[in-house]
Amino acid sequence: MESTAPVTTAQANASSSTPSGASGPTADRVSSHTHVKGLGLSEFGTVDVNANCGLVGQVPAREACGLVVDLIQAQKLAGRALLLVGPPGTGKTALALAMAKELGPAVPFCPMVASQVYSKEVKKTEMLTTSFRKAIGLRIREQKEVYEGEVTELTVEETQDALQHANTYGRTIAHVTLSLKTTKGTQTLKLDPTMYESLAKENVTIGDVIYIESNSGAVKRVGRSDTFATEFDLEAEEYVPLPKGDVHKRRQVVQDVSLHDLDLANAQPSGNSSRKDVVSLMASLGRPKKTEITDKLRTEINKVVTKYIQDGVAELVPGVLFIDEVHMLDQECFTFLNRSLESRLSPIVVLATNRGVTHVRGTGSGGQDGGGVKAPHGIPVDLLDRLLIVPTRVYSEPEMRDILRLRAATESIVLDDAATLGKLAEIGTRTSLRYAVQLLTPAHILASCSGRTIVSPRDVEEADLLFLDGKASAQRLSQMEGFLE
Ligand SMILES: Nc1ncnc2c1ncn2[C@@H]1O[C@H](COP(=O)(O)OP(=O)(O)OP(=O)(O)O)[C@@H](O)[C@H]1O
Repeated sequence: MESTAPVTTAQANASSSTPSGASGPTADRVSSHTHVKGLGLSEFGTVDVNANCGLVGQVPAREACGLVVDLIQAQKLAGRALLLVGPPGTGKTALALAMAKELGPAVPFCPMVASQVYSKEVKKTEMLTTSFRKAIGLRIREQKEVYEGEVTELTVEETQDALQHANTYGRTIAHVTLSLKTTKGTQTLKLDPTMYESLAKENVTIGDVIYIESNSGAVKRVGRSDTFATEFDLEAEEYVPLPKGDVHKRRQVVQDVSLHDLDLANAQPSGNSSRKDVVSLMASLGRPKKTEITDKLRTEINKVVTKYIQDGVAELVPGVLFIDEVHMLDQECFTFLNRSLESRLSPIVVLATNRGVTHVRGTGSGGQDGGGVKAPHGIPVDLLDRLLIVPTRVYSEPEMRDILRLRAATESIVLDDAATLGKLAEIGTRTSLRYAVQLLTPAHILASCSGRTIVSPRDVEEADLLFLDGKASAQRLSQMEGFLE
């Protein structure tokens, strides 16, 4: 029986041909943008103040970014670029991340800081090319033979020969007997001992719905069969219906990879394989021993990709390349960007800078930073002309208060009342939003040193006395001119 229901990216990633970039579950750390969940727009594209998206204010910028997300989703913005401009700490990076969240995990989002292009070993243009290709996705549809069903029997037959089949779980296994049930019937499979590790890694137990790829042996636990849904009152499990049709079937598996994944997987020490079809491209994903990715290899991969797009086997998914602090790029990189934006295989480029009129790096030898030509945002006018520019503005005190409230909740810090937030927002207006956010943790530590779990305005004041913000430090230096020399 043939099933055409596409599996999700997560399911596709269970395959052994998963791109090297796709990783397993990672522990979430609280970072400076953890609270940002999306742009928080209504279906009409206007800011929804009740949306729990983690963003505060910046209404026109959020609506403009929402429009860009729509254009990206409609695949109408490929090869264009957006520039976010505004003073430091006004949420340019937060907006770019919110756009990525809106686009979802299937659309590649490759963030980088412009200074990353400067390396002793790798050319600047090579760095940019790699980032461009990381931001271009390819959705490949493959027909795969799979066994799918609810596990009704899972028996591990152990062997007497302790040396022969010892696995990493310390058991010596002869074979595994697995019975899978679907709405149509049950099939019992005798599995190779090596498959035990895959089953153990996915924590497969009786009652789980799983699928196994027959050619690679990759096992994916889809969820728990919904016949067990009433087992507990509270559960973190995902319940899924009993699969339909036969246990053994062909199904369409959708895999999302980036062009860079394919480049990397196909970089071989001794020339390139003459056989370049989608299967060999994908099969190379797990192969060790890679060498440099050459332009020739990229051209070859592009040819195969173009052919498979034309044949309808694969679909191009232009993602987003985000370059922060873009004024750090030089003339050479800007020329490269200009040319690359015109290429057919180009992602959407989102740039951000907090600079006004400044030197373009790499133009002449006049300025201290080697720049002779000045341009708005340090970007040559010919590139600037191609960009859609979205400005961000500084926050008002109430907006700062809202952002600080969100940050405190994200960092699990309890503030005693509006007075503490007011104090922090006042400090933020005098100094900067970042400084006020950074005071949260020290104030929390000071509160716990005094045996309290709730942070009071006094803790904030005390923390503020211990540290200097950027402006205060600059002022202090101008007062003590020459003292530090
Ligand atoms: N509108 C907002 N809503 C919620 N949080 C925000 C908002 N704007 C900024 N922040 C938070 O404030 C901090 C600084 O913002 P961000 O790094 O995005 O600023 P930026 O404009 O990129 O600064 P820079 O120009 O220095 O790179 C981050 O923790 C960010 O998540």
